[in-house]
Amino acid sequence: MENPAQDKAFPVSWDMFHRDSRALAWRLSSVGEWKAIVCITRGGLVPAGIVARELGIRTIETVCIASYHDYDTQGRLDVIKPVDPKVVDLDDGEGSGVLVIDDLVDTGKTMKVVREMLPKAHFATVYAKPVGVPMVDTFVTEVSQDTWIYFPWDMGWQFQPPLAKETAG
Ligand SMILES: O=P(O)(O)OC[C@H]1O[C@H](OP(=O)(O)OP(=O)(O)O)[C@H](O)[C@@H]1O
Ligand SMILES: O=c1[nH]c(=O)c2nc[nH]c2[nH]1
Ligand SMILES: [Mg+2]
Repeated sequence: MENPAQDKAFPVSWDMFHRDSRALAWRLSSVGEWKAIVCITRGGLVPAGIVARELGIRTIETVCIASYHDYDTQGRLDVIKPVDPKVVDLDDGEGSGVLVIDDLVDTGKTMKVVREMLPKAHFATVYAKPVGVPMVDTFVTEVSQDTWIYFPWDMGWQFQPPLAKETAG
């Protein structure tokens, strides 16, 4: 399935994101135990902090990837920083014992690249869209492929004109 226009909006507040990230930690707590978290920056930094706190994990590493250079259009996938070999090699050199966290999976292209680096790791996101679901082991909430998720760190307060003004004339 091609990625369709994402014209539906799923706005997420800080409270919602905290609650959903805690729900992710709760699910993960019955799945396994991990020695380290690898978070996919930048979106994975926030849920990784919350999950690390809940699960008592203190080794936190990053893999730095960017692909949505132009707001909501995916472009070339740049691996800006790979995973530290010390973390890849924690157990068997294939990522066993590692929990990979991101805020969401959309097309799954980002996760696929990290799966190639850490084939035996456990992959978790807070939100997932259907095309990306096969790439993730644990997630909390699925939204449709034509939905854009608006994260609280990308948003700001803005005056909303009253309905009467919008519909007048
Ligand atoms: O499943 P995919 O279609 O690959 O998309 C998901 C990725 O896209 C976003 O990151 P982005 O590249 O925008 O960078 P950011 O985390 O720094 O915002 C998001 O945080 C995921 O990492
Ligand atoms: O803020 C975002 N919301 C999304 O729905 C999305 N999909 C890919 N990358 C994304 N970033
Ligand atoms: Mg990201």
